[in-house]
Amino acid sequence: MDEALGLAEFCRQLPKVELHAHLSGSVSETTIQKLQVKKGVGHDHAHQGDIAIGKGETRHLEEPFRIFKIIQDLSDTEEAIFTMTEDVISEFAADGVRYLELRSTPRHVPHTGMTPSTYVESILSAIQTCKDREDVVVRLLLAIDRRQSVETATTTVRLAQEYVLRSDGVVVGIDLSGNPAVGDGRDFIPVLKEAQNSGLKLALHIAEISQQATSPETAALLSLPPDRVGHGTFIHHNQDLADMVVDKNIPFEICLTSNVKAQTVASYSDHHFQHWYSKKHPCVLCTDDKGVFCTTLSEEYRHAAETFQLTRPDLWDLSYHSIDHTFGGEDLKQQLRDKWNTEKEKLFQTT
Ligand SMILES: CNc1ncnc2c1ncn2[C@@H]1O[C@H](COP(=O)(O)O)[C@@H](O)[C@H]1O
Repeated sequence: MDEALGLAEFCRQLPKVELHAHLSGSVSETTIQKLQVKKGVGHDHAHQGDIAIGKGETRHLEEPFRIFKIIQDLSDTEEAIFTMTEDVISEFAADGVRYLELRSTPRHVPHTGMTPSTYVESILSAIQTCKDREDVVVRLLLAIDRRQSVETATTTVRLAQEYVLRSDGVVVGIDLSGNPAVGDGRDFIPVLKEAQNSGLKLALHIAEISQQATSPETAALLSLPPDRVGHGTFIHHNQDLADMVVDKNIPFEICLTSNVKAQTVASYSDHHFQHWYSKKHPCVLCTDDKGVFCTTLSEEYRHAAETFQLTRPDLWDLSYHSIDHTFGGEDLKQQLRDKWNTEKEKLFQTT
C-alpha cells in the first residue's frame, strides 16, 4: 500500500459512490456567483455566511432550509438548472465520485415559464452533456418535499414514471425530503406505494430529528419498506424501529458533516454511523448538501477514518460495498465493481 499518499489524497483518489446529494444544496459558491450574474442580481448573498455553513460552524437545522430557498430563488429558469447540474456533476467527478445519484424537487415557476417537466428536462440534458465529458455515471431521483400537497407529490411520481422510459433509465427513483419538522410523512404513503409498484426505487428521509423516533410516521414509512433510509439519525433510539431496519436490511445514507453542522448530532464521534457500522449494517457515506455544508465526499471519508479509526482497506470496503446499494441496475453494478477493482491495483500499489 502506498503509505506515502496522505489520507486526504487517498480519500480523493478512492473511487466513490455518492447516493445522497440534493441538487440545490450541492451547488458551490462559484456556481452561485454565476447564477447571480445571469440573473442580474447583486452579490448580496454571495458571502459565505449567507449561503453556506463554514468549517467548524454549526447552526440549527432550520438554517440550511433558509439557504436552500435563496439558492432555489436564484435558479428559477431552465438555463440555471442546467448550469447548476452541469457544475455539480463536474465537481463530484473531480472529487473522485464515479457513480452519482442526484436528487431534486421539480419546481413550477410561472413567471419564468419553468414547469416540473422542463425542470426535469434541464437536469437530464445536463446529465447527457456530461456523459462523455466526465468520468462519472449519473442517475436521478425526483424528490417530494414534505411541505408539498399529495397532489404535487403524485405529479412528481407520474413524471418519474414517464421519464424512466424517456430518459433511458437515468431516472431511477423517488426521494422524500424537506424540513422534517413540517408535515406528516404518512400522507405520502399511497403515492410512494404507487411509485414502488411501478418499479421506482425509494430513498426516504426518515427519523432525521429526535421527535421522529417516536412519531407514528417513522414505523409507517419503514414498513413500506424503502430501498434506503436517508439519515435515520434517531432510529437506533427506538428498539422496534431498529429491529425493522435490521430485519429488512435497509441501508443507511450517512451524512456526517451535514448532521453535525445542522446540530442533529452533537459531534462526529457521536454520529450514529458508529452504531450501525459496528453491527456491520450497510452504510453509505454521502454529502447531503456539499455546497451548503462546505464539504466533499472525500472529506466525509476522511472524517470517518479519523473519527472511527478506519484503515484504508476499511475505506475501500465502504466504498466498494456502496455499489450494492445503487439504484442503477445489476449490469451497471457489475461494471462499477470491475472499474473499482481496476482502480484498486493503482491505489494500493506499493511505490
Ligand atoms: C439537511 N438535511 C435535509 N433534510 C431534508 N431535506 C433536505 C435536506 N437537505 C436538502 N433537503 C431537500 O432538498 C431541497 C434542496 O434541493 P432541491 O431544490 O430539491 O434540488 C430542500 O428544499 C429540501 O427539500
